[in-house]
Amino acid sequence: MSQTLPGTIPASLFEACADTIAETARELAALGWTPATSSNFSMRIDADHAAITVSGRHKGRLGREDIMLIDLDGHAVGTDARPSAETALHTQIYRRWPQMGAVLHTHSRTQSVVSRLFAGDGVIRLQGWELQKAITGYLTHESTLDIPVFPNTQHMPDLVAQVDAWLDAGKPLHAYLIDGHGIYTWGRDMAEAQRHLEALEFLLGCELDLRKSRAS
Ligand SMILES: CSCCC(=O)C(=O)COP(=O)(O)O
Ligand SMILES: [Zn+2]
Repeated sequence: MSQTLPGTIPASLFEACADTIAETARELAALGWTPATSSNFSMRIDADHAAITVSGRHKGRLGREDIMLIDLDGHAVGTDARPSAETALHTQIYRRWPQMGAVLHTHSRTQSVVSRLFAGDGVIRLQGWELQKAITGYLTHESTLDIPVFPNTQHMPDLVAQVDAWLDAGKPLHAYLIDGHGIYTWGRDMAEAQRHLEALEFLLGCELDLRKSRAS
């Protein structure tokens, strides 16, 4: 796959983002959170563009050629490659929050199981966990961190609409689960997005363990 860049985007910037995405993806794959070509990752390039994983690639073995440029309408720019099937969920974040610089989506076992357990409630309420403070803006374990669980669908506009409805209701959003599918979270840069993802994986695992121990 060849990637031609608009004159306004330096090759060095695109390559640095592609390398960051590939390195992060390798780390997440090594944790077992991206099985069987699942998951997708992106970084903002500028106000109108992002770099995103090409659809269907194994996320533990990404190189620069597996990352492509899109505009924030989700169209490929300067390449015939097909962007992630879930591109609309990435561009939604970049369009709604100009300060956001990276979006991560993974399919860990914990994320998948917890999403099914809490799908009926539509939300997982996290409270009392010290690690909530790893989420930007959460200063104490006493705060409440709600992670919505949206029904899964192959129709991306429906997922986008569910996220819009949550936000338009004025509810804070740092991450969401999709039932039986996985998690989306983001940050101002890749380091912040990765910190959010790691904290949420831990917190969801704790909720799962609590649920199991209460049931036994
Ligand atoms: C085999 S996983 C099904 C698609 C999916 O949920 C995913 O995260 C990966 O899709 P992509 O098009 O980004 O490779
Ligand atoms: Zn997915």
